[in-house]
Amino acid sequence: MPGGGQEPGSYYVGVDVGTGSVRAALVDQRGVLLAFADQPINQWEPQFNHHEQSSEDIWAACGVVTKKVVQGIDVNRIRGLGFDATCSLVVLDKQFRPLPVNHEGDSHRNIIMWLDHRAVSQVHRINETKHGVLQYVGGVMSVEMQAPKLLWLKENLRETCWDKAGHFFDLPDFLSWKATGVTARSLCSLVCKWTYSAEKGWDDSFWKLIGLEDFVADNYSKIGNQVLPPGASLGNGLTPEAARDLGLPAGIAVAASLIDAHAGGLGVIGADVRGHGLACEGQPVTSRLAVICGTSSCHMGISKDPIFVPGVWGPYFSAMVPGFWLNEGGQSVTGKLIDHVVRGHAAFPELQAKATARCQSVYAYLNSHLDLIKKARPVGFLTVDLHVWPDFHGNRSPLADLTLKGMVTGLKLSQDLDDLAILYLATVQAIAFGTRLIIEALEAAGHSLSTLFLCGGLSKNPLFVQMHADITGMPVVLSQEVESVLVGAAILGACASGDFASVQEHIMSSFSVSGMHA
Ligand SMILES: Nc1ncnc2c1ncn2[C@@H]1O[C@H](COP(=O)(O)OP(=O)(O)O)[C@@H](O)[C@H]1O
Ligand SMILES: O=C(CO)[C@H](O)[C@H](O)COP(=O)(O)O
Repeated sequence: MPGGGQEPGSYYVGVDVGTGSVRAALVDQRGVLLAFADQPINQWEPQFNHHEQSSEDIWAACGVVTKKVVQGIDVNRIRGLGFDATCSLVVLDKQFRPLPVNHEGDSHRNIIMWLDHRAVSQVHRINETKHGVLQYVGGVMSVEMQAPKLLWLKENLRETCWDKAGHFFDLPDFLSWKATGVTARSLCSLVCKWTYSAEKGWDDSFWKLIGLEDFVADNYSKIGNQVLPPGASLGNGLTPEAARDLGLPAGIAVAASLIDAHAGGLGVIGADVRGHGLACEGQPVTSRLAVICGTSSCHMGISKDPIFVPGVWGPYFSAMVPGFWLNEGGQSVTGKLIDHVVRGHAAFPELQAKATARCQSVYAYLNSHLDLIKKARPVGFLTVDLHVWPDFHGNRSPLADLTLKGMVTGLKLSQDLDDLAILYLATVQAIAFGTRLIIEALEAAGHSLSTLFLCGGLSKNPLFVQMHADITGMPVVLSQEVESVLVGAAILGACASGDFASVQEHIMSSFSVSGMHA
């Protein structure tokens, strides 16, 4: 985080709530990550396609990781705190207590996760309205967005949840409320997942048309009628109670949040690439596509003017980089798909035992196993007879069809470790082809892209990165700081502290690159 008039020796804390774990980082004013901690979080799947979490669990995990990263440092040098999180729906009652989002009435499980597909009938009806707001989500609303989930709650849990609800938060906004007591929402979450327009605000006619006129009647108090740009300072900063929970000083600045993919995008899209001979050096930042690859992959492209891309979310104004429009392509399951395919294979126990014996992750083991069996040919040729269609959880972009399913063609009777390694390779390749399809859709609509900037857990997998370079034909840049999503969250804290003028100031300076695959 170079530049700015910050105090010498200032620290910022970033908290990233992913699907599977909560991570925190302590970052200095140069954007260098000084300490990192992570903590897994619980998920429940009470029935197929219902995915739930607990806001109390998540907040407790935030406390575990923030306390770890500030151990042994002078906490008075911490100037700001920023959160990012998955775009899951948190439900609280009028006294801010958790409400159940399930038929069992378990109020501990008060989050409908982003990848939950329970609201299929609701999203079909919403899409049938052809309302104008749908133009800003690629023409088709995703079942993973908040409006269909809210409608599901109204239609299915009227007494136990809907009638008692006082607050519906996107998870990033829940975290900033919990830290400060301020219920203002981030422009990022409301624009990207709730149909809010940065220019026109809420559209009453949409909510009335889909049967959620309740929100209009109370002036959107339950879903947010105060909206702030990401990085804006909230209220009086960290409350004494939250400070105790997190082990941080009361009163430090807390920022309006970002969705996790957007924090990752912010963390990488401004990387300093000088001296690497990349096509994007000297080209506008709009030639870069940030791809945040974790449980899902999110493809973030920005533009000066709005670009409407069929099947790709957006265009969203100022939702990631202030002053720029954002198009967000995505694949709902990528890391989750690879884990699913590998763990479900008959040879997985053998793989696990062999990887453990070598003190390697199963993916490092599989990558070296592929090198072993490929012989003289490039690794990609191992899959000439085996192909995967990766839409096991529907297609988010650019086909925007939640009914699509996965496929594998070319299966044989053998199920040994070679077969597992080749199936894993075919899955990674299929995901990379999915990215290529998204890039083609973005370019057909007017984006001009030259370089991919990858971050997230999957960017630690060299095979995943190389296949993206080979299959898209674009150079792939990795940031020197592998935890770029957390750096994005810390940037928010730095902005909220007032040490830096704007989020834009950071991203247009920031970080150097470490790896390139071409
Ligand atoms: N070193 C690694 N090698 C290969 N895959 C990895 C590695 N680290 C994480 N992953 C994969 O990345 C995915 C999780 O990424 P992460 O960014 O932690 O997800 P989330 O933010 O959704 O919780 C998982 O599928 C995991 O298997
Ligand atoms: O919809 C998204 C961003 O708009 C993400 O897919 C969702 O937030 C989950 O992220 P992750 O895969 O990093 O856990």
